[in-house]
Amino acid sequence: MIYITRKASFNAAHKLSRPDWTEAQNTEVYGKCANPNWHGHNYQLYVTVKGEINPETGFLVDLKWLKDITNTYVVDKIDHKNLNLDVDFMKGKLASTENLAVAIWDELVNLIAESGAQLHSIKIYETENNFVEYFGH
Ligand SMILES: Nc1nc2c(c(=O)[nH]1)N=C([C@H](O)[C@H](O)COP(=O)(O)OP(=O)(O)OP(=O)(O)O)CN2
Ligand SMILES: [Zn+2]
Repeated sequence: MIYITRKASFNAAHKLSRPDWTEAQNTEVYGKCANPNWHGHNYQLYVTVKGEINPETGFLVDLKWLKDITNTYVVDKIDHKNLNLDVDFMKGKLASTENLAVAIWDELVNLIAESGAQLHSIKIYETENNFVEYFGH
């Protein structure tokens, strides 16, 4: 079993706020992150795939292919976007890093399985000090 990772970066705006709560409730739970004025992060995304090396190619999967699907199905949809408003796969979800990691997993898992490899983890740094890792359901 071998693991390879594609790193990608994106910039996105969000706020942590439930539409069914009052502003006061949101502020109590989410603090400054519930501020109605949007704020943004320079996110770092790590998509890790696992499987066996193809003895003919020497590849687990082609990293160019991993870059292309990560960009097409994730980065192009969220870079310079508002996670609360603009992103189809985040609709109806609180824009936390946890929910974003699960949503990105759901975007990629079947595509990667079709290649014969398996998605191992989605890791997202929201800030330099805060990151989330998701290993599937
Ligand atoms: N469990 C979670 N908690 C928080 C999330 C989250 O996605 N999941 N997100 C946030 C906010 O988005 C916030 O913008 C994070 O900022 P902050 O806590 O200020 O993080 P920093 O790394 O910038 O703070 P330092 O104090 O400099 O470490 C909050 N919580
Ligand atoms: Zn934030």
